Amino acid sequence: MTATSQPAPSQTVTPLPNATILGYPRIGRRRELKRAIESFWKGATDEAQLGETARELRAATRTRLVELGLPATGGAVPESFSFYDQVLDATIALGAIPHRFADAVGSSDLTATFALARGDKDHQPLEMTKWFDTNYHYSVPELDEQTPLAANSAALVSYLAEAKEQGIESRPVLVGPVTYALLAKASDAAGEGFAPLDRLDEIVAVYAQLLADLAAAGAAWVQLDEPALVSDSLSVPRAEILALVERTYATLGGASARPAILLTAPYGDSAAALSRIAALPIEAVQADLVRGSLPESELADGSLAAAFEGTQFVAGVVDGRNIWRTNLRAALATATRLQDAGIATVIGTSNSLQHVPHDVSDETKLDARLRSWLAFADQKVEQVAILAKGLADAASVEAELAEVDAVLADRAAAPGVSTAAIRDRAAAVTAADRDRAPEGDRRDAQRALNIPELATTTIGSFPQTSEIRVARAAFARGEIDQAAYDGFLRAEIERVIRLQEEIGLDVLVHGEAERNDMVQYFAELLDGFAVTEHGWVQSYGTRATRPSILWGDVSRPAPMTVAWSVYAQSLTERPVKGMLTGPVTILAWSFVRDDLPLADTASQVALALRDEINDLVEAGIKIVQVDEPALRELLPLDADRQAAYLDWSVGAFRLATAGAASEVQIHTHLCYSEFGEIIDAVDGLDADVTSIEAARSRMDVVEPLGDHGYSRGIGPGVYDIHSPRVPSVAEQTELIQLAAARIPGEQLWVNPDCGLKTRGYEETVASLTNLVQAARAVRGA
Ligand code: MET
Ligand SMILES: [Zn+2]
Repeated sequence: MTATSQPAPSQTVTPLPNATILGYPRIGRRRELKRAIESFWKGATDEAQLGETARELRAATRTRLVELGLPATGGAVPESFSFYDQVLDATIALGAIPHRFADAVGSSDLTATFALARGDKDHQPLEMTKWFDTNYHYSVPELDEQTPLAANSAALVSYLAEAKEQGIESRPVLVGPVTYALLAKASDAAGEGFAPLDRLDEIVAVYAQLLADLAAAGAAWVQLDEPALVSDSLSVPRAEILALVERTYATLGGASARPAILLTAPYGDSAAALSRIAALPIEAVQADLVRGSLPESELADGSLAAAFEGTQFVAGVVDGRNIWRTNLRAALATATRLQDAGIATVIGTSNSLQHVPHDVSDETKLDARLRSWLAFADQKVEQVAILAKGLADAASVEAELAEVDAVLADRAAAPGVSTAAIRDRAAAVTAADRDRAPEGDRRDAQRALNIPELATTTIGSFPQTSEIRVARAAFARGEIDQAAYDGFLRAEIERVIRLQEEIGLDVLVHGEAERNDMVQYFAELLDGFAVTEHGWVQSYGTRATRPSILWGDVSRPAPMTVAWSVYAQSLTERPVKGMLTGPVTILAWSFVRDDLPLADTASQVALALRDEINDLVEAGIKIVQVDEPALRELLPLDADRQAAYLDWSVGAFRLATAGAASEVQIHTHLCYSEFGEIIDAVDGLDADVTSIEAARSRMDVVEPLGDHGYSRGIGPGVYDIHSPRVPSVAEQTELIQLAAARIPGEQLWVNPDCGLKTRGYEETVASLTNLVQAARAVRGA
């Protein structure tokens, strides 16, 4: 041990075994936790029953992880269970219950968790937002000067005790204090100028208490996740975040009674900070070596090894964000290089496996060859175990390495993975293919559409009723045939068209009843994608999505949406928007290939969409909307990588849409309101009309757009679709007026924040009726 790296004073450090993962899916192989929680919410089961199901899930996870090859002792098995969200769990562990919830949290951690997560008629729930550059959403902590802070280690301690009973020494996991404080927002009760970071020292003191409780309960290790270390998108510059981490872990490391600390930096590149993190007085540091890199020169000159003296390095070489089998030979080479440099190396994952489904062997309907290329969470754990064995004795895993070599070679050569015609077409794309006619020419050409000022429209989907879900399920099970299902969908489209006409909307939609999901629908119709049966990944709370697997070159064997749009247009004189999901969003919400740059895949998807738009237009559709709600989500955390991303993502959208002649009106839809960072990109999309979420932020988006001199159509949402609440005419009128103060009437559109698929019909009709009246009121004024 060097002077800077000291063991926890009260105990000797047991080194972390040489294989670990950062976390594991907690929803259950068959989404058992979702069902258990939802039945508890309905009152069909009680807290004890839910607690029992959760306990069984945790036990099964630990057993499974040991079966798959993680050592049972020494803290290799993480305790990453959560009833709802890990950031919310930290809020509970810190006792940081906002005052506004004081009368709502009930008597247990569980009731408090659900009260904060879901709210009730008198309490708005905690805000939810995306976790770093993932599609996982966490509950945003709310802090002010008065928010209580007091250690509550009950859950952490009880999970540890459960594990012990199974004969497993597990490792409690917590979001780290710096990341917690940076992800928190100031509550409405906070004084002017308050920032949650102002309370970091108090937060750190509570963490010190939590660590003391864990040490007393016999924890050998604790994992503190600090992904803030890799992000340039937080309120504080990265250099300052590093300084905060140093200060924080100097304190925690110096605490008198604590478990050994594993500090993790998942989701991005911590190379530039690694030596400084490694020199902290803690016992292990993790880096994401899939998204991130190693500081090569420091590795070469020995300074990295010096910084790691007395500290273990968890090398995150197995990708926790994707579903491909790891190139074991390459991963082992990286880990071996570290070990040979004298660094005590542990094999780990790049991040928690919460972002991948449980087990490939459940996918019995998937093409066997494709399946052989895949690794879900369970397979990733096995890979970690193999690599750990290889790190001790490379020859002992040669057979496993050779098997993966063969699998990768098979994948590279398989039909569909690389298709010459698709590659040639993408290679022949020129800059001109991404450019439409000048905006003024388009505006003139589109006058023929006769769209009024303050035109009213919706974002695309109408309520997905239980009838729609029942019909879809019956069709999937073969209980009704294609003709019957199509007939059902046509009737649904007709109903939605008539309804919009009655409400008085100007530009109509077909309602998207045929779509189970805005990405999967296209993935099922495009070549190059596969869909899974059980590949659920938690998106937030009890909600999960089933990302499609993009495995090969993408092309469009046949039109995907034309028949539905044409049918809808045939029913009405008013324009009906064709409705597509954009290339970036299709990639963001799928598992993408790791053998082709994302930019190239995006071009392939864009070309398929370009052909679809062409077919829509030929069939008489005059307005096409290409949704890109994930444009902001994929923005790299690393500032150095952002320009390149914006370049290819905007380029893909333009490639998809620029084949449309001037008289075709291209719309896009974005649903987030913090878009200051990407406003140039939004402008660069060059869409004729952009609808954007704005109601919850009370039109915050309008100001930057006004300042930016944005000159095309813009529809800031005036109806927050996230709850059943019906916004009044007055309320929507006020929002339209707020926008109209900054944006000329001929540019302004009136629409909801997002699609209506999660809403019921009653509130939808009332809200849209008010929306149309509000637009008329402002037009008349
Ligand atoms: C998440 S954005 C959703 C856009 C889609 N057109 C819908 O209305 O549902
Ligand atoms: Zn949306």
